[in-house]
Amino acid sequence: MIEPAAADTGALFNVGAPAGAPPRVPPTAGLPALSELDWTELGARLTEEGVALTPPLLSRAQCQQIIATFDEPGLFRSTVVMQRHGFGRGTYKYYADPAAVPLVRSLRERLYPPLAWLANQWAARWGERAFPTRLDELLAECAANGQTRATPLLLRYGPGDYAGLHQDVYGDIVFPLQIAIMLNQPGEDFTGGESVFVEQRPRAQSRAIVVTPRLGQGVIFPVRHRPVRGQGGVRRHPLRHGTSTVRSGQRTTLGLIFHNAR
Ligand SMILES: O=C(O)CCC(=O)C(=O)O
Ligand SMILES: [Fe+2]
Repeated sequence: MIEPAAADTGALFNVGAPAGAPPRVPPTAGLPALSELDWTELGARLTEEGVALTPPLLSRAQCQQIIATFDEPGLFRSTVVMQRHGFGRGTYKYYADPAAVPLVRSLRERLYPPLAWLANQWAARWGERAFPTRLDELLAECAANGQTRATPLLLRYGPGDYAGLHQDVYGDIVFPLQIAIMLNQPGEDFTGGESVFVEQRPRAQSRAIVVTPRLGQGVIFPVRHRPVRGQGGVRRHPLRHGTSTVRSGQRTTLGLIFHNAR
């Protein structure tokens, strides 16, 4: 039995240390929604539900701009055809240098500090390490550990394509939260292709969470575990994510993982 998490929301992820106020995301050219996000509320959603859906972060034109990069081979360090590896069906590509695409760079840099604020509350709760407050500091730490390859990726699915349930770990240094931003409009550009999460619960059956982000919306979710308060303290419930089969059209997603890969 999972204890109702609603009681946690007053003192978000509380383990003694005061939560404090989330860092403010400074106004960012072309990305006004970023500074309007309510991180306390998003954190409460993560605690209660395991994943949190943001308001739209990007316009359709911005989504199209990012989608268009998929066909610029010079921008990517590797292309993965999922069916060749048993990962699912469809193609994803890792940006060689996400800084080469200004929108992707801004999103990753600007979303990191408030996510680190959330992650550090989890860390305090678990008695684990805290993460730096800035992305460049995290990336320097990754580099010192041999994790130098960029992890932001574009995923493209057509009819019949899907992504198997997985976790994006990539090395010893794992920043615990990630965000996937939907670049197409469900129901218009494609059908099917829901975002699926499965939470493994000790001594209980697994729970599925299904989310249908609209164009420009992001889904924030844990890379490896969801913290759940139970009897005897906080437990980690492993969480995996994937994409259900796309029935028609084309679905493209921008995945932002904050640690780099070995
Ligand atoms: O296409 C999706 O929604 C899955 C994205 C994903 O696996 C990721 O962002 O790591
Ligand atoms: Fe993933």
